[in-house]
Amino acid sequence: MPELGAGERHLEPERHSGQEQHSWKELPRRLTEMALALWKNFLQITMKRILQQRRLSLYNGAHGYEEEVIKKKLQQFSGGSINLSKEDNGIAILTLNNPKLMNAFSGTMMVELQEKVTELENWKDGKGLIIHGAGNTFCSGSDLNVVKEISNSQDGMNMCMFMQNTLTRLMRLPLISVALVQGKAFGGGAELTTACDFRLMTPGSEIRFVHKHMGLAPGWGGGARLVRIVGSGAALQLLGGAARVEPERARSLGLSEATLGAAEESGALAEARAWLGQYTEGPAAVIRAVKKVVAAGRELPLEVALRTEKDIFGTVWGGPANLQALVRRPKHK
Ligand SMILES: CC[C@H](C(=O)O)C(=O)SCCNC(=O)CCNC(=O)[C@H](O)C(C)(C)COP(=O)(O)OP(=O)(O)OC[C@H]1O[C@@H](n2cnc3c(N)ncnc32)[C@H](O)[C@@H]1OP(=O)(O)O
Repeated sequence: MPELGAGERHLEPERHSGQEQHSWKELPRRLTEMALALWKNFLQITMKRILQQRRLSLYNGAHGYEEEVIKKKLQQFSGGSINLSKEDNGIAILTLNNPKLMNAFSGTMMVELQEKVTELENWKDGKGLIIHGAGNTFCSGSDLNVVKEISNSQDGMNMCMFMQNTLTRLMRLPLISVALVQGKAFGGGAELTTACDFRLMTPGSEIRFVHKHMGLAPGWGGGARLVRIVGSGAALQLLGGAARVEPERARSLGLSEATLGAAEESGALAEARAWLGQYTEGPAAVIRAVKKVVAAGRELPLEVALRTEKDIFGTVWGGPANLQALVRRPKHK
């Protein structure tokens, strides 16, 4: 006789001891319990998968998105690079490096950005991220030479979905992120700053959504994110007027957190590191949990965000940092 599985054994008939007759009576209740447990398990796995997919990307084939097609196309337009350096303090520095074109995004830089975001998703010790541009300027958006070459609708839609996927994943990283704006953040560069949790600006720098002057509206998700950062009225003014936003106005709109003292690269980076350090000080598991809770609250409907918060809480409750704190019993004066 072949071996029976655990579930099948419950269904074995023809046993006659008193105890077994008792088991038969229990059968409907136990079957209901099993069915309920299976259903709960199925729901949990499905929810987890859906959330995981949502966390990673916005668009897939069902949206007419052709990732491999656009990647192949973008690879044809080279220039510049995206550099990533992960420091021991848990802060990573991502550098947009195409200074000849004011750090405009070539096609290969768009693809490299996606690769660096994947690398950051897999960096389990990370706590913070600073994005800045080489040569004392942030980024002047897409390389207009590339834009011209992909100005047909199919390429445009694919590029838009490619960049939205990448920037959404960047925004959802469990790292507290800062865009360090020196010089100019224009067009897609301005949009990129909105995918970070915070923006810090140096004296003389400006953020400008120049899309209108290019006959465009934002497409990298910067419009939707800008509304959430500054509100719809201010967003409409900045986009509708292609307005120049210098540090003081950015501060008053809530677009920038602080204006740094240094304007040149190494001084500004040092200041940005110190500013971010006040939020990344502490164990990675805790800082990452804090960011995940905020990211869920920012994006998800309240009930889903609350349940997500419960799950994240479960990852730190009774964890090493929590137990050590209970031993130390610090006074929070
Ligand atoms: C959704 C996003 C959107 C899209 O992809 O659909 C975009 O991002 S479209 C691009 C939006 N950005 C622009 O239109 C920026 C245009 N450039 C400028 O306004 C100026 O160059 C500026 C203000 C960024 C810098 O001015 P500055 O006087 O300081 O320097 P130069 O103009 O001499 O610039 C140096 C050099 O860089 C070239 N450059 C600058 N930005 C781009 C760009 N986005 N694409 C290609 N090339 C760019 C500029 O032409 C100069 O090169 P040169 O060979 O000397 O002409």
